Amino acid sequence: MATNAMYLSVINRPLVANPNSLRVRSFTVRCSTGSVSTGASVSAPWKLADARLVLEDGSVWKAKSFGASGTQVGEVVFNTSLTGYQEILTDPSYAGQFVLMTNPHIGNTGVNIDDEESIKCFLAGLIIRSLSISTSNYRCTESLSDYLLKRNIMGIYDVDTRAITRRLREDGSLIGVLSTEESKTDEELLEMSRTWDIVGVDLISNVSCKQPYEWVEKTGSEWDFNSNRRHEETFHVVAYDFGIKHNILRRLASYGCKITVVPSTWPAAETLKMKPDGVLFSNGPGDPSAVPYAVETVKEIIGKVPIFGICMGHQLLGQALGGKTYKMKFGHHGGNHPVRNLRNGSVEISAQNHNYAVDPESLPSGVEVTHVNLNDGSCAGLAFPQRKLMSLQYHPEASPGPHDSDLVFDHFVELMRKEKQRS
Ligand SMILES: NC(=O)CC[C@H](N)C(=O)O
Repeated sequence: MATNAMYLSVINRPLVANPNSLRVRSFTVRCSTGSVSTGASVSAPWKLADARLVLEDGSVWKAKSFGASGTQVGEVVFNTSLTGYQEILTDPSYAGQFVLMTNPHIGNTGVNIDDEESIKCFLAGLIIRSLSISTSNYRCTESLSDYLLKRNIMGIYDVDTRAITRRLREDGSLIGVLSTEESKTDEELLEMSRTWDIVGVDLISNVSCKQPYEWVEKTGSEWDFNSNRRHEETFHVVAYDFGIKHNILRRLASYGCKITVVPSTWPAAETLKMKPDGVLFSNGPGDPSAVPYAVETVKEIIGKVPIFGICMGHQLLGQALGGKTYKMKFGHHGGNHPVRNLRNGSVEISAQNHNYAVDPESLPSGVEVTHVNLNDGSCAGLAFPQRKLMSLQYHPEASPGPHDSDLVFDHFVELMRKEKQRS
């Protein structure tokens, strides 16, 4: 208990104008040539602050850099997951965003070759309190720092992530600029943050695949907790890649689907020509109202085959049905969001990552809100049985996150089975 209290008081330390000047004065380095007190002019054996995060509200946060160096702009969001930083780093839905992890200790399990959710890191950068000095995991193949460096992604640590999170909760998501370049002034970085925006920008085109491909990999048997729910039949699913996470594909494959992944611009007519049993509209980054071409595609497919939308896919479905999306104050990012299934009253703890939501008031009659987020009452799921569609605002595939919602993939398979029997 005493240890916890001490720790909290350390991470709650108020920002000082120049934390390094205080910190170096209070330390003495013992080296072979004797004892020297450190100062800005003496090279210290520990890393000094060498990065700045400048937020659009004018605040400047000194930090230490790891991974790539340079200058990068993005929207800062906080993620409350305790684990799964590698899946978060490779979730394409974070394109254009800095992810601040509220869990203070990151990097302790390193990274491994199996936990990738896409082919690269699309996010703008990683913001953490404390970078683990060692890695300990039997699956680890690389340290987090080396991994980010190779992928040219900036990271900062030793920054007061709790204070930044509280600011984001009060003011909403903020644009920030992260820089290791001393030649750039705070004012220049502030100007960059104030002239950049994420709203109204199509971020999907940069993260989607360029050509269709088949996906066959299932969840590894040691990780598959619902392996008893297997089907004799195989269903062909066309999955629109708006930034699709691999675990969505693995879960669909594990539930017996044969999957063709297609780019975000793939024409609806080509999809329908393939005569799929179902279509999945995936998760993806950015503003759902900035991709009208994708909404048109969804509109052309609605009602023709069973549809499942996840996150961005859910938001596009909402728009295609005539509804509107809006930007939330700071969104939902984490593995601990309670959601109520309004059909059966059950509560799922879910993995979430979104800054936008569908306004249920804007939806036409016949569309059913099936799930609500219990933290703020926002719409978390839709269904329109006459038009054979269902969608979730959150991530049933988890990765990272709890598996409470996994059976929704089974419900999608059932939707396809019923349709197949009917036709
Ligand atoms: N995970 C996602 O698909 C994110 C959806 C959308 N980009 C949002 O931020 O709301």
